Amino acid sequence: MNQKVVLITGCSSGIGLALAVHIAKDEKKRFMVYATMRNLSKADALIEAAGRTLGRTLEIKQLDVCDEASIKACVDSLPERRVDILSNNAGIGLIGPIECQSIDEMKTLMDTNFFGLVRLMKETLPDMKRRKKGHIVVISSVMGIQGILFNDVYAASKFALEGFCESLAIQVLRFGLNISLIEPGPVITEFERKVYEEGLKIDLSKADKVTADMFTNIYLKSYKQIFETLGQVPEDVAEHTFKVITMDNPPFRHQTNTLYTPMTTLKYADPGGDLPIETFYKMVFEHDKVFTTSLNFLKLLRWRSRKSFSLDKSN
Ligand SMILES: NC(=O)C1=CN([C@@H]2O[C@H](COP(=O)(O)OP(=O)(O)OC[C@H]3O[C@@H](n4cnc5c(N)ncnc54)[C@H](OP(=O)(O)O)[C@@H]3O)[C@@H](O)[C@H]2O)C=CC1
Ligand SMILES: CC1=C(/C=C/C(C)=C/C=C/C(C)=C/C=O)C(C)(C)CCC1
Repeated sequence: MNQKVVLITGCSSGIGLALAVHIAKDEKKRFMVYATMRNLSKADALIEAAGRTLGRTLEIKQLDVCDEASIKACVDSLPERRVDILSNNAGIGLIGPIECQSIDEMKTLMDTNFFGLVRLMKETLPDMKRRKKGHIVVISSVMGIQGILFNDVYAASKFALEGFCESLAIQVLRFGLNISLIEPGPVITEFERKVYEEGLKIDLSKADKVTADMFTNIYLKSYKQIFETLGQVPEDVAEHTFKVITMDNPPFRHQTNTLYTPMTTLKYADPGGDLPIETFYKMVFEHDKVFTTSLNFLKLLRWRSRKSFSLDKSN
């Protein structure tokens, strides 16, 4: 059988785990998935979710995107070093005022979110070019399109990914290769929990009072609510990504959350760039009550649609 080889990074939890399992469970068994993680002692959740696919269409391997030797060892261990679909998913978040973040923290984030992809591409792209076959599927973010308050460095890392891929996409077209950027909005995963908990622990003494207050009383206060109202589950993102992977002509960009697209559309609607900045400013500082009420309304709608869905299923 001519299975496509898929290599995914960051499969110990969240989107990476859901994507690996979704692809491995393909009914037609069109894919052989190498689900990788930096720390194999965290494999239990993936092993459980993979079920009978483990050892059949899914295999677990060690790979740390910050470690060139680990990437090389993983790729060298694959039959003929072949990777047909490379899915760069591993990533970390960081929120807060930049005055309270160290350069080392920022470098670790860039090293993981951006240079992680660069290292993977340097290891796999030459072979893909030689074979004239390959699809690079990058888990970017809506923050690869537009910045969000207190996500300065994280958004920068996703913009870096997007600029890198947009440039390379032109070159690789010459070899018949594809690159796709998957752009989810908020997704309920470990990422959300870790980022929020780290956010609560930040020493805000280095920030002025207005900034500290903005972070605590506006950003952190609405954070949970935004995930509850706009958040997707990782399986949703996996389903979207699977569709992109199985397309004959996959798009360069794909947003996974229709509730979020009105926000990203603001970017494309104004070449001057002020529209999203002013709208977000107004949403947060001038129409905060309307913003909170809209989020509460959305939450209610989602709760009702989930309730009627479960009632439908029980009938
Ligand atoms: N959750 C969200 O709201 C959104 C997330 N994204 C992006 O989705 C991707 C996956 O995040 P998500 O599933 O939400 O979060 P999770 O925290 O659940 O998963 C992140 C994964 O990345 C792994 N990872 C971190 N550093 C490295 C490294 N150096 N080498 C290899 N693996 C590493 C983690 O491993 P370990 O368990 O060892 O830490 C984990 O498996 C990220 O790129 C993120 O930026 C995009 C849009 C929204
Ligand atoms: C504060 C704020 C917002 C927050 C958005 C958030 C918090 C998005 C998170 C996205 C994530 C976590 C992506 C990961 O890659 C909105 C809704 C745009 C409205 C304007 C003000």
